[in-house]
Amino acid sequence: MRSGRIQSSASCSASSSSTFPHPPCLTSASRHCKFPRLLSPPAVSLSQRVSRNCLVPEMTQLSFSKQANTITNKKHLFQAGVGALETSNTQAVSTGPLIGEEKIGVLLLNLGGPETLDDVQPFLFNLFADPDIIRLPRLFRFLQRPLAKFISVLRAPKSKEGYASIGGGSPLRRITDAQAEELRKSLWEKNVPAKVYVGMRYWHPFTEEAIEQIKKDGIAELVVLPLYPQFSISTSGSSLRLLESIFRDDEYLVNMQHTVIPSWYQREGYIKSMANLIEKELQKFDHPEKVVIFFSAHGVPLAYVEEAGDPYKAEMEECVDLIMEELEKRKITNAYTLAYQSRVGPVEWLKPYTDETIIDLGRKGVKSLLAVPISFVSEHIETLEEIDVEYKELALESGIQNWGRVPALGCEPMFISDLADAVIESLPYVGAMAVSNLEARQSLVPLGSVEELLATYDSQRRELPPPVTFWEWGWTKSAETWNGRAAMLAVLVLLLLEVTTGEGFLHQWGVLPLFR
Ligand SMILES: C=CC1=C(C)c2cc3[nH]c(cc4nc(cc5[nH]c(cc1n2)c(C)c5CCC(=O)O)C(CCC(=O)O)=C4C)c(C)c3C=C
Ligand SMILES: [Fe+2]
Repeated sequence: MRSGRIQSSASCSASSSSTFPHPPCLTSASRHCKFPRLLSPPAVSLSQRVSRNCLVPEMTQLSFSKQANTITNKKHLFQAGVGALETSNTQAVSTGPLIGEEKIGVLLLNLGGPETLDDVQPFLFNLFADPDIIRLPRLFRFLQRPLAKFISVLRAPKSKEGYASIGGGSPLRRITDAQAEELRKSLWEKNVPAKVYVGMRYWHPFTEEAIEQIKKDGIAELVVLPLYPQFSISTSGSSLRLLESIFRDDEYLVNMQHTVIPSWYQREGYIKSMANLIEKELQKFDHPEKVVIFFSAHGVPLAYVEEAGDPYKAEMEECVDLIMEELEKRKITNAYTLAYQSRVGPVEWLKPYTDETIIDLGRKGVKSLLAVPISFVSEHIETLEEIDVEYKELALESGIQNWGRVPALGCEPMFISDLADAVIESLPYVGAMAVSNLEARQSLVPLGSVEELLATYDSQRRELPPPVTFWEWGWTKSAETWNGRAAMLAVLVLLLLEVTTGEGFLHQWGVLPLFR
């Protein structure tokens, strides 16, 4: 554990992290090795990557020999990429964009957000209809959509209030479009003439729309880049699962070469950009050295991590450690802590919770706090409303006198340039991996590995909570589970009836005139 880390009552254990560059996407080396074809390019040279990356040996040989072919065959196309790889990203040749034979596309995946208040309920419906967000036991999957309808209608008024307070809609589309444009420019400046597309999971422009455009534009090589620094089943995982289902049955997409960068929190450019923002905000305090740096990440239900093997928490902790290491190099050794915000629903989420931690810090006499949103790279409702309004108010009530907040990265030039480098570093892999994929003709994102990745994160697709499949008499876990399921089914059936008929106990109690 790092020295400055504040142990709040429910503090999480920090994984000890080493120096840059980090191994690719997954935090546990052994876990990473299960996914030889997955790629999260570290900010290192090609030769460094060969030795550091824990690709299985045969796979390493295969990838790199094919990669060499690809580079030879399409020298002009990869020239900049190779330059960047061999010189540790220090070169950006500015001889003007090189037009390649193959059309390169970059697909940015993001969550999406309602653009008007009328969009809020249908947006929430899309979110809750996603089995990666509300994970029903297999037996009850048929209730996913009615349940999504029910919860979205119930939650819409509260969400609408939030979106109304930040100007009547989510800024996510505008910011993501701007990031896409900046990334495109950065790629062209680095001699990689790529088109950049935005595919949102729950609102426009939907991933399906982006894919249609990619096909219309005749893209032949695609890099898929989720705009979440850390991987979670509920975010990047969900988007990749959707993508995989779109790819599976489409002849064009089957033949399109592509690769996925599943997470990139360990990239030097990202870490340094975050450290820059923190350093800048600290200067705004009268006594910067006394400020506690408060990393606030979006939470996920605890079961995602504990039951389904979501690497999100481990990646988040490592990410925070890397940022603090970078700050330490700059002689910034403030105390810091990490907590999780935005929990929804009755289940237990990752702890410590942001609100409880703020109260705790106030009680411990902390007077200055700098909030750092860490799980997302654009401003959104949870930074603009939850942090800036709710948590700030809570902090001031809890005895914290000086409050600051680090802005989201948005279009920070160093960050965008680093994303461009990540894309460039992954280009040689696009063709290399696609070949095996075409042979397999099965799971295609990335090239047969996403299903594998997701399945393992799901722990062989176990449901949450883990199923109890046999009956035992008495006060047993099995009996509890089945009683619970029966009760849940009964409630869901009642709710379903209520949603479809417009009559029922919630209407009688006046809870649900919302359905009309
Ligand atoms: C890394 C980021 C995110 C994780 C992990 C995540 C998990 C997650 N979210 C919900 C439920 C909701 N999320 C909502 C909005 C929302 N979520 C994220 C990011 C992550 N979610 C963002 C960036 C946004 C905001 C989009 C915007 O419009 O600005 C919402 C809607 C807003 C609200 O009503 O609070 C819900 C609901 C769950 C259940 C979950 C994990 C299972
Ligand atoms: Fe969310």
